[in-house]
Amino acid sequence: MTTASESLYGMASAKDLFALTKPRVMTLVIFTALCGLLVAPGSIHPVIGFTAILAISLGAGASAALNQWYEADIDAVMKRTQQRPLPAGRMDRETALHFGIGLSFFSVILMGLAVNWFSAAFLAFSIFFYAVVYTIWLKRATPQNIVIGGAAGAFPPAIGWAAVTGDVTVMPALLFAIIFFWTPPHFWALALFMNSDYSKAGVPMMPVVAGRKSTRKQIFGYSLILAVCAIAPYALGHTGVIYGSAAIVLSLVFSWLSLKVATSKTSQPSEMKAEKNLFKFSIFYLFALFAALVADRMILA
Ligand code: HEM
Ligand SMILES: CC(C)=CCC/C(C)=C/CC/C(C)=C/COP(=O)(O)OP(=O)(O)O
Repeated sequence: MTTASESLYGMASAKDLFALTKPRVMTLVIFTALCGLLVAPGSIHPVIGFTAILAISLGAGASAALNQWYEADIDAVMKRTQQRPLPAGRMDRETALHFGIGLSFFSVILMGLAVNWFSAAFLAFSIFFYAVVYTIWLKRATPQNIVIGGAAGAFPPAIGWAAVTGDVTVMPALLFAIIFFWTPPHFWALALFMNSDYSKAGVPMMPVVAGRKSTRKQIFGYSLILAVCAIAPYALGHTGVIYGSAAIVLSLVFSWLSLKVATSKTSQPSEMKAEKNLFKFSIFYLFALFAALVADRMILA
């Protein structure tokens, strides 16, 4: 007899299917999509807007399930990921694959039928980008994996925008650029203090291939490009002073923390305070920047 927490998928529990969607990481993905939707010009019926965000959430979760279907072998080697449903043996790969494909189709069709087919196609492309371009093609092949593949995580605000307008203009392109250039410092800071995990799994992440010194310099370089992209919406007159001041202050702190990483020389993960601080701040940075964007639009509009 199946219990309430067991799902349609054999013995996989609802809790593990939920875990397969990487819910903690996806909160920020969904939040940036919501912000894109809220600052887009024009209006959207609240029920349609809610459905668009639901579809993006389901699509993001589906792509995460497909990611874990493909990389169960890597996840089994790394300490951080060993307790995920597949490597821990609580779910079989076929279940994860069926769940990921089923949910992908459902999310895209929901978006198409309830919102518009442009944002549905965009969502489908993002799922493909994370599950196939990043996970299958790039992750094991090149240390530029997260630079190129990271684009998948940068699409959601533009999808939220397209749900309202049916197109993509300069502003959503800038929001894309912000997350695109934010991803390398976000991830490489973490990869520096998790280096041994990735090298053990044979994943060619930047610190594994290019070394710590080069990765630290690149983090600082990307943080400067990020600052330019983050301030651009204000500098180009697309936002008001609320967003502009938040972007300047947050980017100054981000660059300062990146500089600390760039000048750090330690090789001991336990001593990598600068890297840990930058990783933690990276998450706050994106939340705060996008929240400021919405506040700016709501208060100054
Ligand atoms: C290819 C690009 C990216 C890579 C490789 C990456 C990798 C990671 C990793 C390995 C973690 C550690 C915690 C975990 O495994 O759950 C993490 C945490 C996190 N990432 Fe990313 N990330 C990427 C892009 C993004 C994007 C685009 C967002 C959101 C816009 C994001 C949001 C977060 C958040 C919120 C956390 C903290 C989760 C928690 O508190 O457990 N990441 N990221
Ligand atoms: C709408 C839509 C499809 C959005 C997708 C959003 C997206 C691409 C998020 C990526 C964030 C993420 C979980 C990266 C983990 O990388 P990893 O899988 O290499 O990390 P791991 O080492 O923890 O497995």
